[in-house]
Amino acid sequence: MLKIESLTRRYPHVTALDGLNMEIGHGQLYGFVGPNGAGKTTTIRIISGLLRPTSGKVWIDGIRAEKETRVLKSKIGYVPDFFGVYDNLTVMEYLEFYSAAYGIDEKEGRLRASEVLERVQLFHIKDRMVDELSRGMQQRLCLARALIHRPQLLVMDEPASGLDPGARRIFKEVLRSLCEEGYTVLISSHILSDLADMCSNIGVIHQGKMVLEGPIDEIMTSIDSSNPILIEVYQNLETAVHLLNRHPLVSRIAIDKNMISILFTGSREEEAQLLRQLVEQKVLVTSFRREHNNLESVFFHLTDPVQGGTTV
Ligand SMILES: Nc1ncnc2c1ncn2[C@@H]1O[C@H](COP(=O)(O)OP(=O)(O)OP(=O)(O)O)[C@@H](O)[C@H]1O
Repeated sequence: MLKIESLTRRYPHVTALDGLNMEIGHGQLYGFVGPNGAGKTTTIRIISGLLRPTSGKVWIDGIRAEKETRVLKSKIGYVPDFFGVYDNLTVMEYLEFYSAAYGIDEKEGRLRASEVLERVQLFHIKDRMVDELSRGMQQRLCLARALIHRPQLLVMDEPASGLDPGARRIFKEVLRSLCEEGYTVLISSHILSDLADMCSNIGVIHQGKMVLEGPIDEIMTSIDSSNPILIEVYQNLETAVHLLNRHPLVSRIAIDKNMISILFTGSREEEAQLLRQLVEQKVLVTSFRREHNNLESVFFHLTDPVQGGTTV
């Protein structure tokens, strides 16, 4: 759906993007994370056609975005981090105004406004004044506005900032259901925990470069695979230790009472086979689990100021 190749954006005294690569597949909820000043907004503004890159290529659904900005705008829904206040407009009027701005006729505009309000769970407040809405509702209205012309890619710059936990939960629900319907969503934040539990994929940007990108599950697994496996044994500890000592994929063993900690370099399948071997040798295992890394700690490691990063 979106492909970025060697994207660069230079300002007189700063290189905001320094050869950024990025790839987002259809239907992904892609979390774009990085510390302040990493280049997220610059990337989003280029994707949305609001800023020209110094060099590099951006494809959206096979179209060169920097060259065909009109087509690009029909494919993208942009949700900025700031929501302007509109006096004297109801929620419905506000959306009708935006649909007219996209050249959609009045009758169709009303239909679409109702449709997008249903999607963001705001239809029940369609007659309320826009400037009276809570921040969470305004944010979802902003999302509804970005959906009015039926774009394929939604691009959001820090949309969850300033929302309370309840509003955040509804916002996440709405985003998940949009992805289930086939929308592709790019959402940026400098708070990883905002995104970790809802995104299918993640990209970490640091100093204008992508430093980590992939499906969130795979990233977690690859991070975890260097962690020890903890095996709690109820009976036949000696048999277990004997088997583990001879196992070619076990590189270190530590024992504390009935808990064995091993460094294991195999795949997930080999991990499962190891458990089966223990059970077949009549070792009674009460727990078998890999220690997990917190995604947040990985983010801090990748963008650590001590290792040359910027301040988070
Ligand atoms: N118009 C501009 N002129 C000069 N430098 C700019 C301009 N816009 C952005 N920058 C610089 O480019 C770099 C990237 O900024 P950008 O706003 O893209 O980062 P960000 O990741 O969105 O940060 P934040 O999380 O704080 O919003 C920063 O060093 C910023 O100061």
